[in-house]
Amino acid sequence: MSAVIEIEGLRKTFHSVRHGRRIAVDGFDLVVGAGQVHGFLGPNGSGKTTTLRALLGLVRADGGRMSVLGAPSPTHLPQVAGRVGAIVESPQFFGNFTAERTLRLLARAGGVPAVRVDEVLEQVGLRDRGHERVKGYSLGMKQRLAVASALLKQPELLILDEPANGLDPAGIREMRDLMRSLSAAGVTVLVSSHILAEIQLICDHVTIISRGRRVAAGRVDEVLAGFDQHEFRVRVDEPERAAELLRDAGLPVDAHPDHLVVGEVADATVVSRLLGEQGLWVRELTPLRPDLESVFLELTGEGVHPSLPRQVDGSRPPGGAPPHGGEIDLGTVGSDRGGNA
Ligand SMILES: Nc1ncnc2c1ncn2[C@@H]1O[C@H](COP(=O)(O)OP(=O)(O)OP(=O)(O)O)[C@@H](O)[C@H]1O
Repeated sequence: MSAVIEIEGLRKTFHSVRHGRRIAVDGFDLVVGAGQVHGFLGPNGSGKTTTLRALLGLVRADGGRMSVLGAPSPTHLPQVAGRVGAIVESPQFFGNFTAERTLRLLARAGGVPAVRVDEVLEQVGLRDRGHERVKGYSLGMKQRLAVASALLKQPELLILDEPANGLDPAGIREMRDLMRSLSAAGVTVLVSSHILAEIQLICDHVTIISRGRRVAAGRVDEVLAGFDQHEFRVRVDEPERAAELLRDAGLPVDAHPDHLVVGEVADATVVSRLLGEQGLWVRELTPLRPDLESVFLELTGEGVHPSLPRQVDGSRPPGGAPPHGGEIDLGTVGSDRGGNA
């Protein structure tokens, strides 16, 4: 599959008198293939916006190579700019203009036929509200208008920075449906977010960034599979005896108040047979599949210290282990989830 976006070894450090030197992106890699809906996931302050801004030539990178639709960025970006729609910095609209008027002006400025205005309003679900002034719009409607403006030129690639930010659950669902329909129409979408459940639902591929570095990348199902501990939740009479039997058989067992979590189970029948042969009848045997949230928390080092408040950038308390030491081999990562029950 041809790459629509390629980033290799991107580096960006900000310097300010007040905060000194701050490494925002630290040798980051990203590859987005044609037709993907690619989730770009990371905690607050992990470098997502800086990466997207560097890719689009809005901030100068300190190092690394980038290309968009085959054109080296930022040097050759103008050659492909007409094929890329991006919303990276919250667009400001005139509150007194209607959405229609706003889009008509943008269409004219961009040399786009006026007929596109009605098409994009329809596409983002604003057809019946396009004649209203933008100042009366909800945040979700403003987000849709922003997406509509990015769609005017029928881009092959759409880049959205945190499109679900500030939306209520209904707005998030609508945004998700919109991205799915764009993808079905053949548009490649890169969407940054820290809303994991949404990414899991909308995206087929994901790249996870933590403290300016890529910590995982691939198909969502493959990334999740890399974290599958083959754990099962087991409810059984006499759990203590059951745990002993399972441990004797070489299986790791975590005892919880009302169930056991058994790991390294190649096949559920192993557990039911072991227990059944000893007269212990299994009432529940449920596979525990990792979700993107647990993978994300593990990879970005968040949630490891549940008693401590989560810090922006994933920074650790003094003495805490660093969140990562480079990209993690998904096949060998261990988990201390102890069960997702
Ligand atoms: N213009 C700037 N000057 C100084 N530091 C900056 C600047 N822009 C970003 N940073 C710092 O770089 C780091 C990465 O920020 P960035 O906005 O890229 O993260 P992000 O992943 O997009 O976060 P969020 O999800 O909160 O938007 C942060 O520590 C941030 O404070």
